[in-house]
Amino acid sequence: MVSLHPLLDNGITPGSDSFSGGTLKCLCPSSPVEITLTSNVVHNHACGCSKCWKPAGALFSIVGVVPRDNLSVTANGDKLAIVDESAVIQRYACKECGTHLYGRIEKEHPFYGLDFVHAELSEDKGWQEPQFAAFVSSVIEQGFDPAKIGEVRGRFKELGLETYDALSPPLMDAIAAWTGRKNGKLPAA
Ligand SMILES: N[C@@H](CCC(=O)N[C@@H](CSCO)C(=O)NCC(=O)O)C(=O)O
Ligand SMILES: [Zn+2]
Ligand SMILES: [Zn+2]
Repeated sequence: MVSLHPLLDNGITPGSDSFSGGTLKCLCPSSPVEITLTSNVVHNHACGCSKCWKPAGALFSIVGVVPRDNLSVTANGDKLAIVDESAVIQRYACKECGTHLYGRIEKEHPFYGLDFVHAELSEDKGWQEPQFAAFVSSVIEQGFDPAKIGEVRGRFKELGLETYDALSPPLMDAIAAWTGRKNGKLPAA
């Protein structure tokens, strides 16, 4: 059976509606970078794109968002550096172990105000479970055999997750509505 990500391979554990955040740490054995979130993640999803951090051996990342005001760096922030300054999402990674702690958008963008995080870096329990799989075809760009992409989509389906080659339709609609308002084709919100 095709392996997607450790948190998916053995079945999905549901999150808790009453969960309100916790701490995430990088994978350094000593002096890890720590961030603290004061809310659960939302829009948590598996992402096959080449830019999102994946644990060793995983085909997909699992990434969700929190309001940027709900995120603070609480230990060893001096070890963080931006992976790619030219990307829309400025991903802050640990310079020693390479783990991405958070991704932040600084330019005008429909998702401005949301930070991207990997809740699996937390030992706390209750984080929202993945809701869908995004950018599935992007794994092919990274060397995954295109003849086996049907197995990947089938495995997500077995797990109850829809697969998309961009974000989910509600998120794509939100992006399009933001763009329509910006270019004047839709009335201002
Ligand atoms: N085929 C490309 C896709 C990269 C991509 O567009 N990634 C999305 C999703 S990241 C989380 O869902 C994105 O919004 N990227 C913006 C950014 O990374 O700055 C690939 O695989 O690289
Ligand atoms: Zn580290
Ligand atoms: Zn991604």
